[in-house]
Amino acid sequence: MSLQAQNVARSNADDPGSEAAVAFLSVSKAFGRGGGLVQALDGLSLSIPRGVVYGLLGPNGAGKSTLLRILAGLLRPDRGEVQIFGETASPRQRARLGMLIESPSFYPFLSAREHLQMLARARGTLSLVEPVLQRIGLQAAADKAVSGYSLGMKQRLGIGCALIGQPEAIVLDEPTNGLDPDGILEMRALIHDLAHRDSLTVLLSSHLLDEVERVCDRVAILQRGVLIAEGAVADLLDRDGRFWLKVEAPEVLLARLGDKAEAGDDGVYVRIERAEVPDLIQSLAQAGVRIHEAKWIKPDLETVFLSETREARR
Ligand SMILES: Nc1ncnc2c1ncn2[C@@H]1O[C@H](COP(=O)(O)OP(=O)(O)OP(=O)(O)O)[C@@H](O)[C@H]1O
Repeated sequence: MSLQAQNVARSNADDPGSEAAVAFLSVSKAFGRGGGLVQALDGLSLSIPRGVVYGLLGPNGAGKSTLLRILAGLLRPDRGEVQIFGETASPRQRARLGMLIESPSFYPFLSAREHLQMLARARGTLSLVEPVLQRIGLQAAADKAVSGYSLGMKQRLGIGCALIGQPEAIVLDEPTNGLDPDGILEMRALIHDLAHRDSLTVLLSSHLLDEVERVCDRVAILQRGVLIAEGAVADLLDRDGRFWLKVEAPEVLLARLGDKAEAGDDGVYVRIERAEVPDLIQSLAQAGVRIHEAKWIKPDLETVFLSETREARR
């Protein structure tokens, strides 16, 4: 049976409903003692719905890896609870997730096929070895020793090892970290296939904003252990848009709009909701402001990220 057929059969067998794949409920974790205490996670609550590619974003030290390590059972939270498919995280529930949290280690002289066969024998899933090799794009190198693999090939083999366990969701910590441009493209294609061909939920952390914008449906932005923004990528991008105008007398516009407006080299940028644009244009026209050009500027995720993290630091 193909990977997709197996996943569809399983997701039909248990009622997915609106149950989250993973939920963090008021999770806190501090490191160190006394004066050196670092609050890595501070009462963080987050729900990752089934069937999406979900990105965890945040500057260095925001708490992303700590969160994933808690999910994997490598760390214990000080407070709070983690649920996997609606139940408190336990070894049995964690077995439903395929996790690539730390760099995978392999036997250097064994091939990808041998690694997968070894795992599949233990789990009784030998029929999955060939479809998994195909999914991770390692058929051509399947019989070569892993010692000759690039970092990207090893990362993909790590995902392959997780797939042998027939997970319902895949959790990846910085999956494109250290990869060359080809490796990044291959990883991006693999994540797309895991979500859209194999119907798996994918939870990944990254600091590469354009990467997350390309591959994720939803994102959470963390800073200093708290959630500062969450939502569908498309909604976040819409929310943080700006309106740009080229007018004859920018100073009139700037005085009229106060700190909502900011002068740029080539015009005036106005921070308003998209729905407010027609009223703004009408009021400017009524006030005799002559508009030469105007357009809505959709931000990229980097702009959203910078504005949200700056806002949260205030
Ligand atoms: N084992 C540890 N001992 C002490 N402090 C730790 C430990 N692990 C994490 N921290 C601290 O907790 C905070 C959150 O770290 P974490 O690695 O979760 O952040 P991150 O968002 O994954 O950042 P990065 O992208 O740099 O990995 C940081 O201040 C970090 O120094």
